[in-house]
Amino acid sequence: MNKRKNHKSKNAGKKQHRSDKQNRKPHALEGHQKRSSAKGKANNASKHGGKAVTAEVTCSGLTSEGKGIAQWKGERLEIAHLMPGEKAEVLVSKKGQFVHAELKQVIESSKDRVAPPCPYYYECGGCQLQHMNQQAQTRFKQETVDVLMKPFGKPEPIMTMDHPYDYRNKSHTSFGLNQQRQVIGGLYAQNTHDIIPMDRCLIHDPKADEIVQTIKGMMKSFKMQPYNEDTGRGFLRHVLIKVGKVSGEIMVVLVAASSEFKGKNNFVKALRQAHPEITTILQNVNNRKTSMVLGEQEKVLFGKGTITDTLGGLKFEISAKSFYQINPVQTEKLYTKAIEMAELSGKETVVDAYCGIGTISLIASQKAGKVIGVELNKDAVRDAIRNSKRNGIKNARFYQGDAGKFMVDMAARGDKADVVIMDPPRTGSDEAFLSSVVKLKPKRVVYVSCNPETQARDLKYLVKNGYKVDGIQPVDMFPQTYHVESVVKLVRE
Ligand SMILES: C[S@@+](CC[C@H](N)C(=O)[O-])C[C@H]1O[C@@H](n2cnc3c(N)ncnc32)[C@H](O)[C@@H]1O
Repeated sequence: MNKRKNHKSKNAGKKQHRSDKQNRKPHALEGHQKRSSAKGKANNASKHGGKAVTAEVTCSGLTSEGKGIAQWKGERLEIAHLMPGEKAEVLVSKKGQFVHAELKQVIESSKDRVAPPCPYYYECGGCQLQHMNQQAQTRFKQETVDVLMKPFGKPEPIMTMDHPYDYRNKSHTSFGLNQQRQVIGGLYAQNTHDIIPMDRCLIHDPKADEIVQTIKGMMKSFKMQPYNEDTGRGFLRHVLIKVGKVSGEIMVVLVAASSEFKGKNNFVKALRQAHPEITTILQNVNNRKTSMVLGEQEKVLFGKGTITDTLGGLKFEISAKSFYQINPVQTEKLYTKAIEMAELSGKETVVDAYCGIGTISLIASQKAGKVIGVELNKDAVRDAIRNSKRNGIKNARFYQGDAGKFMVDMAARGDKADVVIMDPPRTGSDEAFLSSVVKLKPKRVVYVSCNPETQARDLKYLVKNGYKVDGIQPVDMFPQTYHVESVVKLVRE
């Protein structure tokens, strides 16, 4: 812990963070210029109502979202960017029952505090842990999983990533106009639709960000207006880019507010000329008032409309709307562990629930008797069927539908499953699914999750109903953010 004199902020509300090195060379928001967003930003403390008061607090721990916990006048405060053991001044505002606290300045900083490498870090909110060094991030994630999994056993050490940047194979960028009516593109500031103009996100694939910069420049020359959510005018809402990290294939999806795309051919030609590495370009039409990025309608403007990538030694075709794990380096480790936990001998019937484009199903099918994949998203199911053909796999079948209903029907028919692999969305599974697993009595369940909180809830149900946890492996799939993946093996007692 570094002690320093209380250094008062000139601008209340601006965060000032100091670490070991920073103590020797004090600076506020080092490398963080204040940027004007599309709609302008209000001070968060006053935005949350009530008059903001300054309080001095000591951080006692972290929430599961990586925020510092501190007590103040009997209230529990949750303060973004504050670390355990740190003493700090915070701005506290109260509205009814709701208390909001924002870091004003760190008075005594943790030895694990670092200057965040991203210049947009404090505005963006997409990453929450860049002010911690890698060891502290790893420790935080390990402890998060250890605490949640305590009733079930001791998790293995988390699998970390050697280069915890540039990993995202998918990125979305939104567009708007600044006060000078120039086109800006970037990510939304935390909890808002204010665009932070940015040219690089350190966890995105660098090539994807380069392409976005080109598109931003082309919007001016093609007189393409960004969509304005308030007026409903304008054309380009977002750009979604998917990169096949192994294949090098790149998909660019121009999400437009209307299906009419003036100058489409010239735009596509110019974009391809600037980036010959792009293998497919699509126009997605989203004309609804929604915060969802993609609309229903899709037109292929160039290429085959999908990209192909390699994972676990197999080739996978990926559509714009299908789920594909965003960190392929860590996904290899996650899948290897999941397949090891499934203990396949070559004879088993495996259900891969919430199977996406069939990645786990097809990798597992090489070691199983047969695999049944079920998935809600119809594009993903179409990809999964294509993927089984492309890889010459004959013992995998894919079904489109709700996994819970599918399992209820399987249990009602008295079907057999030796192993169930499940990888639900962040909300976890549901009782229809879990109760059917219990009825189907698979010998093993392998539960992959990107949200150990809902995973722990679902494990409780399975453990109460005849299963025992026999292995827990956390994986750092989302470095720099508070998110953590975990895979758990359950065996029937
Ligand atoms: C975390 S992803 C996992 C996908 C796949 N296992 C993988 O590793 O790529 C969760 C998947 O569940 C699908 N999904 C969401 N709700 C579902 C439901 N009720 N029934 C079946 N699939 C669902 C989503 O479309 C998504 O593809």
